[in-house]
Amino acid sequence: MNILVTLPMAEAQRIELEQMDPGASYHYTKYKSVTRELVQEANIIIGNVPPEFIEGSANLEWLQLNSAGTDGYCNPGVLAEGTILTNASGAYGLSIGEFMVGLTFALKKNTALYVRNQINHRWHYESGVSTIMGSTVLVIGLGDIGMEYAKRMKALGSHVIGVKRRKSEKPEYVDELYYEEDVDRLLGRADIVALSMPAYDKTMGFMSEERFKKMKSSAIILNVGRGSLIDTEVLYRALKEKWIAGAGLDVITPEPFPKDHPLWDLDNLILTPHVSGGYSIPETLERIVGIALENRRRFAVGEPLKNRIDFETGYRL
Ligand SMILES: NC(=O)C1=CN([C@@H]2O[C@H](COP(=O)(O)OP(=O)(O)OC[C@H]3O[C@@H](n4cnc5c(N)ncnc54)[C@H](O)[C@@H]3O)[C@@H](O)[C@H]2O)C=CC1
Ligand SMILES: O=C(O)C(=O)CO
Repeated sequence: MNILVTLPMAEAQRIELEQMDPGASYHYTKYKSVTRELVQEANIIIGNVPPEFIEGSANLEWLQLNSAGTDGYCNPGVLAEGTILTNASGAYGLSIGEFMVGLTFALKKNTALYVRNQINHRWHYESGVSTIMGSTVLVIGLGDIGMEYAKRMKALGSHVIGVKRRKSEKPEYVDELYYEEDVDRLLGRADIVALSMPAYDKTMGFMSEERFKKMKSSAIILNVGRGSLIDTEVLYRALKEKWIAGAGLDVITPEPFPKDHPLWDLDNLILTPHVSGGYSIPETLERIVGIALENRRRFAVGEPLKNRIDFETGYRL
């Protein structure tokens, strides 16, 4: 059994991993140093590897991603039929939920704008400040990340509307729960729209021009899911022409974002370089490794794995 590990693990965690199958061969490397040969030899991979290196593998039984996002791995021909794909959803909600609250305040209280003014030594009162308490928050993608944001916004006194793909009971921290087919009639009610759902064929360009135009002109949008959820050129017009009041994006298409794009210069945009949940955050990394080790234990004893993804559709099983 060849096990390739690209997820950074402390010594004690490596020992725990290896004790589950002392007879296996373990290869630890960084994502950037992975080779096609290493991927093709592996029976189990723990951590992300370039999806194109997986194509044609005859050995891979299980891929445990360190990311929650599965884009690239669900493309046709990447994983062979019967391969198990699991992700690290559940690890990121804490760090990203907090980050989103930060973006919300920076936009709703104009603090990001004041920082820009400070850099330019500009003493100027900005209009458009509103309270978080009493605002309506629409969380599209009420999974691990969306739920952590929703809980915090509820605690701050917002009216929280959650949107999911699959029917379930309404959790106590949301005031209203709906499903993907309801989005169009909900957008106009929200002061804050938060996108925290996965990227797959169906969610590509989710925020179209038509949908932006359904939002209030005083509303803001946050995106921590993937850049492909929003059409970047439409977003530029939405912000420039003030169809909406502002945007806070931790993800954008393309990444890295071209230096000369006019979006950078908009006052009503906060753009961060996909940092809200990275595994340089110790609490997040600890959770990712915890999920991987628990799944390795389950795999070893033949129990169903957590976070299985149907790579034909990109949906969580
Ligand atoms: N910015 C960053 O650093 C990170 C970004 N992400 C992104 O966030 C996404 C979500 O991560 P988790 O919360 O861990 O996943 P999750 O699987 O726990 O939650 C996803 C939620 O989206 C909902 N959903 C799926 N399709 C939908 C649709 N068409 N309309 C409305 N809701 C829909 C699902 O029902 C589920 O509630 C990931 O797929 C990834 O793309 C994840 C981690 C870090
Ligand atoms: O887990 C993910 O999907 C990420 O984007 C990590 O930054």
